[in-house]
Amino acid sequence: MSSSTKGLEGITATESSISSIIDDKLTYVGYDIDDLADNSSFEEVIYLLWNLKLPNAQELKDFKEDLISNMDIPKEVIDHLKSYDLKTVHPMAALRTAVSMLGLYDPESDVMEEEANNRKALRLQAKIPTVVTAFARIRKGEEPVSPKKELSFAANFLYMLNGKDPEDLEVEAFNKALVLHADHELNASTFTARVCVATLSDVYSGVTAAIGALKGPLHGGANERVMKMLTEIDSVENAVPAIEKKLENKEKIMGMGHRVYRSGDPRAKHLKEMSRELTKLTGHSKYYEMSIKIEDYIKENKGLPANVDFYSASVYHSLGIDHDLFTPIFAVSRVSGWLAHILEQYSNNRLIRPRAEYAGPKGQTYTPIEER
Ligand SMILES: CC(=O)SCCNC(=O)CCNC(=O)[C@H](O)C(C)(C)COP(=O)(O)OP(=O)(O)OC[C@H]1O[C@@H](n2cnc3c(N)ncnc32)[C@H](O)[C@@H]1OP(=O)(O)O
Ligand SMILES: O=C([O-])CC(=O)C(=O)O
Repeated sequence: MSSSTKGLEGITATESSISSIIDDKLTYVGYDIDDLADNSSFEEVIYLLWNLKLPNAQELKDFKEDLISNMDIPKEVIDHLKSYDLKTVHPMAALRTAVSMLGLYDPESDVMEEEANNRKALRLQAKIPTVVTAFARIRKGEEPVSPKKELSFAANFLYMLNGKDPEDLEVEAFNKALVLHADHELNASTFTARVCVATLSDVYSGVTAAIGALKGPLHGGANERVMKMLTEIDSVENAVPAIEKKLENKEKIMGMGHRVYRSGDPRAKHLKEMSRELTKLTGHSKYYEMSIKIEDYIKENKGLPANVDFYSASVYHSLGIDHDLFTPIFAVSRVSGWLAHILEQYSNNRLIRPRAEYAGPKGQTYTPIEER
């Protein structure tokens, strides 16, 4: 019998002071996610994750200014985004490539001193929203828009995406979504980032690797697929029959289930409430109603809770965001957590190298190619 643990379930692979999930409660640096979701700005949360303390007013002001002043991206990266086949390239693939490319234009890319790594973290956090929104505009035939100094991080994202000042309600919802997605202990993309930089590779490599891991449908890629599912189901009456059919076909229901949470994902209730309000306001209530039916059915029949990706789909849809930008938006937020973990990994590093239990053939005799 195998002594390995499939998917490393239940294995504690590192110590971390950044976020915790204990008894289905999520905290960032000991602050309950509910408090942060209701009260904090995303900038405060980034500061918290990187400094392990909340900023005072002056620290927050300076940090916001630092972020905004680093948002511009090199013209070469914009030109590269323009060179893609805009009909077929997924924005997550464009983001993965652009982040790797940003490293080519950062003279400190391979400088491994702590201060240089902190500066690179700030640049990456600031530039990722610019990459995502620039790509979204370029593929619609529009020019990228530069950030506005007076806007918050959340407002600037929506401004750079749509080219007009967002409504307060939109900013509030988007800020909350960013706060809720910022960090999540040793999820797959964060683990990927830590494994990568534990070889003492650079920050850009760590974030590029993490984007690749987030892209998959079992992780961050689920939010786009939730919306695809809701769009295909199309009506509240069809929700349960469609889900029954999917389960019969052994399909996984996107946005449902979690490796760690058993009773429920504490982030989902915030997104659920936002989905209720925003879908009502924008005339998309059917997506909320369908989501409720699906959540209840899966909970009752499979005992699985909704995860963070489930209601974020109808929230972003209500904000008028293209469905294939949902996962890049996850990255816009989660890069804060990746960077916190990368910096933590550097500060107390050891190569991450587990073992595999060999399950292949043994004692084979090599035969020359002409005899095979
Ligand atoms: C931000 C995030 O990454 S949150 C997660 C986003 N991903 C998704 O929403 C994709 C859908 N969900 C899933 O695939 C899984 O629940 C995961 C990947 C999140 C967790 O996976 P694991 O802990 O490895 O659980 P695993 O996939 O082994 O599932 C255990 C059992 O529950 C079932 N199950 C788990 N999730 C689902 C689901 N969403 N729909 C239907 N059945 C499911 C599995 O089929 C399996 O059943 P079995 O024991 O009869 O074979
Ligand atoms: O922790 C996980 O496995 C997935 C998740 O919810 C996240 O990354 O936010």
